[in-house]
Amino acid sequence: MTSRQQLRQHIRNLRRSLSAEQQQQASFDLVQQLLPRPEVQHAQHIALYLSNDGELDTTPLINSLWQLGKTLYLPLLHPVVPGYLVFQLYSPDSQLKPNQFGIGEPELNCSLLCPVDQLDLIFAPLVAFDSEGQRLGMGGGFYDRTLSQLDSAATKPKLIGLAHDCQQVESVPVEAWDIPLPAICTPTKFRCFSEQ
Ligand SMILES: Nc1nc2c(c(=O)[nH]1)N(C=O)[C@@H](CNc1ccc(C(=O)N[C@@H](CCC(=O)O)C(=O)O)cc1)CN2
Ligand SMILES: Nc1ncnc2c1ncn2[C@@H]1O[C@H](COP(=O)(O)OP(=O)(O)OP(=O)(O)O)[C@@H](O)[C@H]1O
Repeated sequence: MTSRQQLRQHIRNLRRSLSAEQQQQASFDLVQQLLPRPEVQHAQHIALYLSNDGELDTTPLINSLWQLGKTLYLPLLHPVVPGYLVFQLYSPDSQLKPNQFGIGEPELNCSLLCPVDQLDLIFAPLVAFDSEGQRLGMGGGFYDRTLSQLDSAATKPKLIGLAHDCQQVESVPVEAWDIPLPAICTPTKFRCFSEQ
């Protein structure tokens, strides 16, 4: 096993071992951290994800953002190009079905897709992060590939990684394709790593 795989397994075990109470507290604290942020207040079209594998539960965040009138999108594994994601409208009445990883997805409807460069904000899942905003994901490269399509000079979408505090590590072993996150929010702290 490489050090990336070992780190991934270790942190996945840590977050899966959080109790239901810890998970619930974390998911509410996250909303308190995020809602006052200008990046969130000013965004209308926001992509996020349905939590899986001990990830910080995004349900309270989703409900708060809907209440604020935000338009939300979920990632779908790209139907044609393997390894990439597309983002489709997510509303309270969306019908979901599990994808190949068992994560709920709306059924593909091309008229409801939002091109990634039209999103104002993407909340990205991650397994481990470090004090420089380097990110290790589940190992599919889905977010790295999808975000690599963006023009680095573009002002949107803004990116914010979401994680439990226990997912912070000393240093993530970086690969050439890894895209660092300019900001990461945990239940206790909003961390900015670069201007965006
Ligand atoms: N909640 C959530 N949704 C997401 C992601 C994520 O990290 N979190 N993704 C972020 O990119 C994409 C899915 N990536 C994933 C990659 C691997 C596994 C996974 O469970 N892998 C299994 C092996 C599965 C297999 O071999 O078929 C494992 O490692 O146990 C899950 C999601 C899109 N949606
Ligand atoms: N921009 C890219 N273009 C082509 N291949 C890529 C790109 N980014 C990542 N990959 C490939 O995807 C595989 C998985 O990458 P990596 O381990 O960094 O995923 P990850 O960041 O953990 O996952 P994810 O982004 O889905 O959360 C690697 O084999 C890598 O070669």
